Amino acid sequence: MLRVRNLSFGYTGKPFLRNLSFTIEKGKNVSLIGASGCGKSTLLQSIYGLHHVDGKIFWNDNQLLGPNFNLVPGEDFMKYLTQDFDLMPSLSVADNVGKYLSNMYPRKKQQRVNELLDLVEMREFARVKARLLSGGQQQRVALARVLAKPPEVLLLDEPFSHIDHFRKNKLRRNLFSHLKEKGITVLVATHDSTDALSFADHTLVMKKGRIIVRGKPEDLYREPKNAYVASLFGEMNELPADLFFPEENARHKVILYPHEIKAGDKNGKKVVVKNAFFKGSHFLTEAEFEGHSILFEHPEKLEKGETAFLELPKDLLKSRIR
Ligand SMILES: Nc1ncnc2c1ncn2[C@@H]1O[C@H](COP(=O)(O)OP(=O)(O)OP(=O)(O)O)[C@@H](O)[C@H]1O
Repeated sequence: MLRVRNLSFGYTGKPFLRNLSFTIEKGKNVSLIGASGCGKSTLLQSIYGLHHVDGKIFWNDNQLLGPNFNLVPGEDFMKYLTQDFDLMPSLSVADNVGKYLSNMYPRKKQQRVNELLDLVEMREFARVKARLLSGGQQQRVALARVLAKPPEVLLLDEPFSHIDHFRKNKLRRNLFSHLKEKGITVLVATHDSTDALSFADHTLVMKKGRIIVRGKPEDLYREPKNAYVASLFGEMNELPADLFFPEENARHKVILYPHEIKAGDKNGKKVVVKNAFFKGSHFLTEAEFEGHSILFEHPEKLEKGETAFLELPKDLLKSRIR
């Protein structure tokens, strides 16, 4: 179990990470989401032991003592994959992955390297020098490398940020299944809502150096605490509550995801289309609704200026007032 207690840290005299506490059970996958600059990387670095922090961090019953006590930063049982991959440019892909594996049993080492290269679909590049790889390929090698000697705790900072969509989905499924199977405890900082929604057991939402909400991803998505949380999961509408409930305070907002609004008949709310964006299975459609912009999903392309009628989710509206 990884326990973080009252962790604070600042690059200047003033703390930026403020009083963070959370626990991750062994083998669980926790995602850390939040707007750019909210402190996700700084938190991972702090846990890894790169900063002099206030507060305490424990792995099981052992307190991690950080850079004051460790000449070489980091802990043996923990790996940290940074956003800059940290590969040796002049070494081959295979040598980068096998760098920290023992040379005592060369065949075993070779087997392990191949297994990891298969996992990240980089076997065919085994002999290529790291400096000749694209950003996405380097990121896949870096992922294989942090797994070479399986860590107990893995800290991942935007692990798929350079990898194209086509490959990312399969790689992500394979990687997170592999980590679950091996019982590796994972904390992954991400901008990508799929990482947070589909693979995490638990999600921590950060804003300006604090954890503002935590919970199961499905709960955070279905009952977003505020517009900031909802926006981390994708497009959303934030509409004045008095549009729907005249007795409501005009400062209160209703949060709705575009897919929750359906095209209806003439009894629905009348809107005028401003734009339509093709999304494969539907068009994300932007329209003018009583002086506000509203986003909804529509199966067909509606033209600019066209009138449409929307059916708003009556049962949801009240519960989404914030
Ligand atoms: N080495 C540093 N020295 C001073 N300030 C820093 C340093 N690294 C980060 N910061 C600042 O700390 C804050 C948090 O940065 P951090 O990289 O942790 O955010 P993040 O949530 O990981 O962002 P992103 O999602 O863009 O990677 C930012 O305001 C950033 O400018």
